[in-house]
Amino acid sequence: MTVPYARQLQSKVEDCQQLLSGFQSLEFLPPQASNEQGFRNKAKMVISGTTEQPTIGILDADGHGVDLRNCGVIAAPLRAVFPVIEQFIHDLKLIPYDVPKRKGELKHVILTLSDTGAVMVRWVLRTKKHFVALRDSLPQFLEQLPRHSVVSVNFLPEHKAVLEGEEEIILTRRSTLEFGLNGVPMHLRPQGFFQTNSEIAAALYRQARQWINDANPESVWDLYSGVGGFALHCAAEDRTVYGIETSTEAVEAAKTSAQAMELEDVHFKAQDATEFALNAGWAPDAVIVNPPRRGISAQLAAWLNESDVQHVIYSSCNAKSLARDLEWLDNYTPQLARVMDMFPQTSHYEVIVKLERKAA
Ligand SMILES: C[S@@+](CC[C@H](N)C(=O)[O-])C[C@H]1O[C@@H](n2cnc3c(N)ncnc32)[C@H](O)[C@@H]1O
Repeated sequence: MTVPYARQLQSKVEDCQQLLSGFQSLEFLPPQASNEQGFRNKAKMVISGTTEQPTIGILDADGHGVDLRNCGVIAAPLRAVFPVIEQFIHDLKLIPYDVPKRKGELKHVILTLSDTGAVMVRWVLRTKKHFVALRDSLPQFLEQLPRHSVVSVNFLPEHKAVLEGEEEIILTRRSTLEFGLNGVPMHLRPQGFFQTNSEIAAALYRQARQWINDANPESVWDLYSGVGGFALHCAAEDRTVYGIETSTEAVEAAKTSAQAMELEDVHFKAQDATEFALNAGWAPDAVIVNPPRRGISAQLAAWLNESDVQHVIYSSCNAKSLARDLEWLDNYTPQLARVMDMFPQTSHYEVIVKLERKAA
């Protein structure tokens, strides 16, 4: 965080160029810079300390709370919610979970901010002990949150280093946080993935849409589609689009957006991306992949290589797995790459690459 922003960005570009230096054909476009602060639309906060003096932040190496509510990367409207969280911890006598002692109830609070100013607040509890208190105080809680906010409770009974459990109860009538990105209405449900920097996510989807529209394919698959950002941005008349994603929550959210946009030929399916591709029985003109850090599977890469897919767009948050996957995709020429600074003040970045099938 002591490195000036321009230098941070430059070193990310150099890191990416070095990792992808084996691809001589690749031209780097100017990187997409982010705001240096207040860019995170998500705050995943560990609650520790006591009911009277809770900490909202992270844990130190010994499992004790470190307060981070003034952390500069978190969007200001989310930081404004922390005093409300603290007040409710006091008023409802919520007991923070003590990791070393394995005692207590309230483990985490996960906040997400929409461009409309609304927030999603997810209380992560160990057991149902505080559930009724949180449910019954919802009207008072909502009074202190921006309009159209969503509140839920998640249960994580196990003592393990993860952020949330499987069971989630939405307390508000509204079950999705509505987001507008480039005029595309997106919907976020509590357990669906969403890019953490809205400004850069919007730029990423614009870049993909531009490359897709330049190629003008009749059919596009968006693999690892999350809540459908790429698929929804690439929808067009006379174009069939499929978004494939394992999280049923995210798929439901994506379908809600497609309905709201009255898109009849945009389809979302909850399935493993590789399984979908290998069993589809047809290949589209273009494929967008945006996998988790591990990258795409060797089988998916092999299928793409042997398919009739002409255009591939690969958006990656890990240039190391990207470099390996581009080696596998050797029937394609990587042409353009652009570093998108999704994660300022860290060494991480997103990079989007445009590939074209080599002439036979
Ligand atoms: C980096 S996120 C990208 C999400 C989305 N493209 C976006 O822009 O928000 C990766 C997504 O892949 C999903 N995923 C993980 N493994 C998968 C698999 N084997 N098949 C399909 N989707 C998968 C995750 O649930 C997550 O939503």
